[in-house]
Amino acid sequence: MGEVIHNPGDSAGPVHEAAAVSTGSLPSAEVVDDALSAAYARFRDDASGRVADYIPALAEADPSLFGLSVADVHGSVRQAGDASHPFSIQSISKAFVFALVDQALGRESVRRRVGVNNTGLPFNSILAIELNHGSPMNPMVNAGALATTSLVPGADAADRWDFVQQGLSRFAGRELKLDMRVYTSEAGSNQRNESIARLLDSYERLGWDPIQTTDVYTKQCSLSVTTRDLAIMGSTLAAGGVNPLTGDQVVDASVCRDTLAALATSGLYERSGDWLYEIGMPGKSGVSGGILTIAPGKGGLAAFSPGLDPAGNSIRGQRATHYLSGALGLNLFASAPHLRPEVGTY
Ligand SMILES: NC(=O)CC[C@H](N)C(=O)O
Repeated sequence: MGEVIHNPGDSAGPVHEAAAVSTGSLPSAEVVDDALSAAYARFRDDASGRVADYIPALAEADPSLFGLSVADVHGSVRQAGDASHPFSIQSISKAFVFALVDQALGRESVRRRVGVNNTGLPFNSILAIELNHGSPMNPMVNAGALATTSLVPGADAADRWDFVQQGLSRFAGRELKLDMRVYTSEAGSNQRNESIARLLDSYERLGWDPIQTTDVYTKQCSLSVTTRDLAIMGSTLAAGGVNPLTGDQVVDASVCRDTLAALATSGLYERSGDWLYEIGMPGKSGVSGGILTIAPGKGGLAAFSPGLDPAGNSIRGQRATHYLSGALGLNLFASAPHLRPEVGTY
């Protein structure tokens, strides 16, 4: 399936035209494999960007690592490169904690307390809170993620952490473990997140103690995943909350809809508009170099490469996802196949 089209100026070979644009599923495993191999080959030597250095453990990351995984809503997972290399999930956890809290508290309550609009400012901005009179604005920046984590149900810190760890593990279909090295490193250099939490608390925007909230948030960011895990977590959101490997209904379909909408507005921080314009799907990045993208009803795409742009998004991850979005015909706004996105803008 899929007519092979040569993209003008495409030095790395053909791009498969969007065979699946009008259908409800990803293209065949063979087409996905070809697209993954082509994306991997095209960007294998592109170690652009800088690794995050404000968290000491992340500064040691190897910028040559590059992994890609695609999981469909039926449990098929295809991959290329370092797809089994573990890394800390970082901000990608925000999407899933938001989903769990949205499920537990209800969409209007979370929307009122956290918000769903972009700040236009960096993910760890304190100015954004002040400019918005204490509103954390959206669940995908640190302020909104801290506010969301402060709403996690539980009698004490252990209960709340258990809720988060078990919930994210259900999305992945296996038990996700804490990377203690990353957790200890971030917990020891966490003044900014603690300040954000205290500032939100001063505006009565937190549902729990600011320092304990920051600790659970830091743990959620330190869960160890691979691109394979992320792709499955994404495919669970794509499949209306049912994990395609385990059959577990982790959250309701309406919660997935809410989560994908929040990702579309803010998943790549102040670059979310550029992302949606180019890739045309909701996505979420993290400073360890992961990017997860969701094709609603179809599946999840995950990329990992530690070199970041100034907003904290993996550069090679964005480029590879852009390529895959075009090659697999996943842009939600490209209703006509000939509107295949140009490859190479990123
Ligand atoms: N953008 C990110 O991935 C940031 C997550 C990181 N744990 C932080 O709070 O700074």
